Amino acid sequence: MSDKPIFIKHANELITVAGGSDKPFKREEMNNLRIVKDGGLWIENGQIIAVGTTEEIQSKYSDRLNESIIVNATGKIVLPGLIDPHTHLVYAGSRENEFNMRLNGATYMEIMNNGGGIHATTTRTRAASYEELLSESKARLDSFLKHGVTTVEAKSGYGLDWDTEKKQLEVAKQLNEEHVIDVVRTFMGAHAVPANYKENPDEFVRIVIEEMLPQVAKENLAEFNDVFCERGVFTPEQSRKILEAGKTYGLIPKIHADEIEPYEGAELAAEVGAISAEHLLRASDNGIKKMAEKEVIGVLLPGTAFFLMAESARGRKMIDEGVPVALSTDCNPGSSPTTSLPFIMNLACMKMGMTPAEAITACTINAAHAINRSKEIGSIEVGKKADIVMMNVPNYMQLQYHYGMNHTDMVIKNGKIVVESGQLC
Ligand SMILES: N=CN[C@@H](CCC(=O)O)C(=O)O
Ligand SMILES: [Zn+2]
Repeated sequence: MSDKPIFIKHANELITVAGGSDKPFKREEMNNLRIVKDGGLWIENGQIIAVGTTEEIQSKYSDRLNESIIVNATGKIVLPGLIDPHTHLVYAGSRENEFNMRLNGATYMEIMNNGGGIHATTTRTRAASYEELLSESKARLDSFLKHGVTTVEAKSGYGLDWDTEKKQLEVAKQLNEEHVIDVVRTFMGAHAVPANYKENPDEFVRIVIEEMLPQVAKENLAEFNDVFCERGVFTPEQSRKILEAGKTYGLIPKIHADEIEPYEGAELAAEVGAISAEHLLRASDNGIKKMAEKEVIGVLLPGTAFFLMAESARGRKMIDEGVPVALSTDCNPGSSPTTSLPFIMNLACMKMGMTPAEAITACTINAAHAINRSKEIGSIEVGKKADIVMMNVPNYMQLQYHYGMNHTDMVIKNGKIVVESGQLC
């Protein structure tokens, strides 16, 4: 039996972000949220069926109002379900000890080079059972959902050996099947050089290329292939090889670029035709220009800069230069242990000079483009999946103005109410 239709009425602002399904929004387009005042929405069979003013929808479906669930959005805003296009969702343990070390002056790379950082989480993730990983990651997804997030990208990369990389991707697959949030998978075997290959990193690169990537493709474990291109991790040359090899198996390139130092990662993203380049704190002017030319999406992670007490990426400049920008939590245990995408939007405004409207575009339609889902999600348009969030603020600017708060009131996923009054149903 199909679910009851849902009629959302009287949304103070129905923020559709419509019109960007073919290409991500850039420059001024990112400021245009295509808002319907006193908005109405008809949802049925998991899909958005009609969008307009309350009056329009009410008269169109007047003979069916009795059979529908009516949601009164008076005084609230309604927007597309938020999309997080960059997370390290599946991992074991936490690293508050490193947080303490950094507050005492140690740097992220020093900790990593001394066997902590990604290596510490790798040890914990290798040791965790499949069930433990599943349950820790599920709790994080529940928290994402309570913050209005309906789709999440999830990377492997805390295995650095085949069995654990596979375990992480299989956990992500099972979560996609069982949890209401959609989980999109990225292989990131090249997240760090494991300790036993420290003297011979090229051999590890060979293993990623010749042994892991073919297996990822054969077992259909991921859609994207990511690499941490950073001085002391993988060089641009090694990263290029890994991303090009992934392409031959149909894996779409993504890249962790220019996070700690300028390293021509943004330039490499443009060269290999990556769908997105992430972090970009230290991306060069030339790299930004090349990304704009090739329409590589800049996935910016201001929570990471905040937590590492580093200068944020130049989000304002990137948008002004024509880079389509998306935002993400980077949820991971070392550099950004949060699931609050709304807080990331606050930071984008306060630390990168983005406007509240640009921040919403960056967490909806542009984020959908960054994970190749723009035809299905990311905007409120007829025919798209009914992934919808209602926030308890009267206008979209208050989402960023009342910073650090969770305004999520209701979440509808695939046409079903899954969060009500801020609580999971
Ligand atoms: N910078 C590389 N990878 C992750 C952090 C991983 C970790 O510290 O555990 C990131 O995107 O921030
Ligand atoms: Zn990351």
